[in-house]
Amino acid sequence: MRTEYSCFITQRRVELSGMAGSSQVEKHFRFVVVGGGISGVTCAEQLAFQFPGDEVALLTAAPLVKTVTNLKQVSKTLEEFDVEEQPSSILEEKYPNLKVIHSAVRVLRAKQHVLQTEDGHNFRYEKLCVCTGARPKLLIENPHVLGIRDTDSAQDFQKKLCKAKRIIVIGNGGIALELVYEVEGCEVIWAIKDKAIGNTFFDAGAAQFLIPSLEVEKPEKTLPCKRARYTIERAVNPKAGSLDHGSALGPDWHQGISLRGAEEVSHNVHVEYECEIEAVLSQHDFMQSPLYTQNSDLGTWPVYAQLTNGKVYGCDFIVSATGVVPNTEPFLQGNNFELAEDHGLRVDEHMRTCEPDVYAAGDVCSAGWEPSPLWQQMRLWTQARQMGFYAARCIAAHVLEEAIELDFCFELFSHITRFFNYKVVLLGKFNAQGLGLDHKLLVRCTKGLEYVKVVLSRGRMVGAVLIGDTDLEETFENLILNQMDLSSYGEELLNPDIDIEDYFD
Ligand SMILES: Cc1cc2nc3c(=O)[nH]c(=O)nc-3n(C[C@H](O)[C@H](O)[C@H](O)COP(=O)(O)OP(=O)(O)OC[C@H]3O[C@@H](n4cnc5c(N)ncnc54)[C@H](O)[C@@H]3O)c2cc1C
Ligand SMILES: NC(=O)C1=CN([C@@H]2O[C@H](COP(=O)(O)OP(=O)(O)OC[C@H]3O[C@@H](n4cnc5c(N)ncnc54)[C@H](OP(=O)(O)O)[C@@H]3O)[C@@H](O)[C@H]2O)C=CC1
Repeated sequence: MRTEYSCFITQRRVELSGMAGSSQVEKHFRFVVVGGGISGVTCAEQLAFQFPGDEVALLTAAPLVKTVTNLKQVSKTLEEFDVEEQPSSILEEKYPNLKVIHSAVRVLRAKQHVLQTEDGHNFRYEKLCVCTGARPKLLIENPHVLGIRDTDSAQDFQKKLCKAKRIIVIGNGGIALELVYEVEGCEVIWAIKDKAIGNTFFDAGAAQFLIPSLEVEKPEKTLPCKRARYTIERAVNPKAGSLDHGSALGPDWHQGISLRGAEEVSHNVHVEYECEIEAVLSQHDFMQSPLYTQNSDLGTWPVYAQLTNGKVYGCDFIVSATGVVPNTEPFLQGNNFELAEDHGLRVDEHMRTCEPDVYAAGDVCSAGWEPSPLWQQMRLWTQARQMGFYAARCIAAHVLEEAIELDFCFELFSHITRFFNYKVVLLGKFNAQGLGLDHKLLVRCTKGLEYVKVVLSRGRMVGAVLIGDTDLEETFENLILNQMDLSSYGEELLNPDIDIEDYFD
């Protein structure tokens, strides 16, 4: 480690052109990380660990920080971990050189290597990592349309749900899949653009396997949920972060809260396929519109949604589970960041943005490197942790003038989660993404038990979807990573009478 950067925090008066209240106390940290979610905390922890003689600042708008615990490597690339929302003091006790500052960043002057927070402090850094996550991409700004992102929005949702008789869920990804299954005691109209449910994770076959779960009573929870719950009360400093700045929820977020509506029913989900929202109307506007004369029998609801298939539904409120948009806002103005198509800060294979000494990780960034043929970015908890960790390693390598190669975790996409009470493992090009017609699918399905899909390209396995307790993840991961020619096995590959694990050992 070079010594000329030994630990220092200086306080002095500086003039920063263009910053409000230009004469401010400046604090100097060698490393600054912005964002107290999984990516930011992982990055800050790793930097604090690697540079014990230097001060690391973690600036965050949220009152609590998220830490990863019980990290378990399930296989070479699959990992599971618990996440705890904790007061920052726990992090500071663990890493005495890590200082958590609860204030949102308002301005960045990348050329000057200076940040300004909402409470008027300026921070000078040598290396900065932006980990500000993303926010819900709401269909429309409307008091009756909710997004779910953090503990505050989840709490707001829960408060409204307990009085609701009918809600409309828009979107066909992770949040929608979780909600339609978890919500009870309330009718759910689920409006999706596609022909099948769960388009971001599944194909039509897997959707068909899953859909009967919506038609039966929800089973009692079979798995004790060991993951940490999200704290609802505001700890530490309630004024520290504005409410729209919380960290994203993640696995099992719904386990700690009751998702029950006002009615005495289990599931009551009606799916409207291949449609979008045409218009959202308040009760008053609906009554005044020509739609009312055609739909006067709909009853009285706080809000009405007109779908593109011509149907109109009244409901208590609408959930817009329509993806996320990266939180790049305070960093763009006056700087030269390059944004990707999805509006994320584009980073290279060393997690560097195009502003010098500014790195980014997690939901806020978009991988700008040529990806491995078996990996794609998805805004997921695991990738946030991996990127935060790797960004810290890159920062360290650059400071120490060492070489660093792209981390192995970016070789193969892998994700473990649960949908509809089934374990779900996704590997590689699980939906044949980008393969065009150049692929073949093998499927094995036992109703109510398991769904196994393998994607083969030129005889090699390039992706898999495993739903249920298939126990195949490790073997398939190996087959995907070693790219063995499997042409000669044909459909035998999924023959349930062959112990495939033994076979390829
Ligand atoms: C309901 C829900 C369920 C999910 N379920 C899963 C799941 O089951 N599995 C999975 O893999 N992923 C899941 N995800 C996705 C996962 O939670 C995210 O991909 C991950 O948490 C992103 O982490 P992050 O650190 O990049 O961002 P975040 O967790 O969003 O953290 C961003 C941080 O930046 C701070 N911040 C923002 N702006 C500023 C600013 N200007 N100044 C200072 N600080 C700022 C925020 O306060 C926050 O602390 C889910 C997401 C949601 C919303
Ligand atoms: N268990 C897990 O792994 C979970 C992961 N998450 C993650 O959290 C993040 C947020 O989740 P979520 O909001 O569900 O995002 P997702 O990206 O998972 O899904 C968004 C969905 O909304 C659809 N959509 C987008 N715009 C519109 C529109 N205007 N009208 C109708 N539908 C639209 C998308 O369709 P299209 O793709 O065609 O644009 C897609 O089906 C994601 O990164 C997700 O991966 C969330 C919950 C659980």
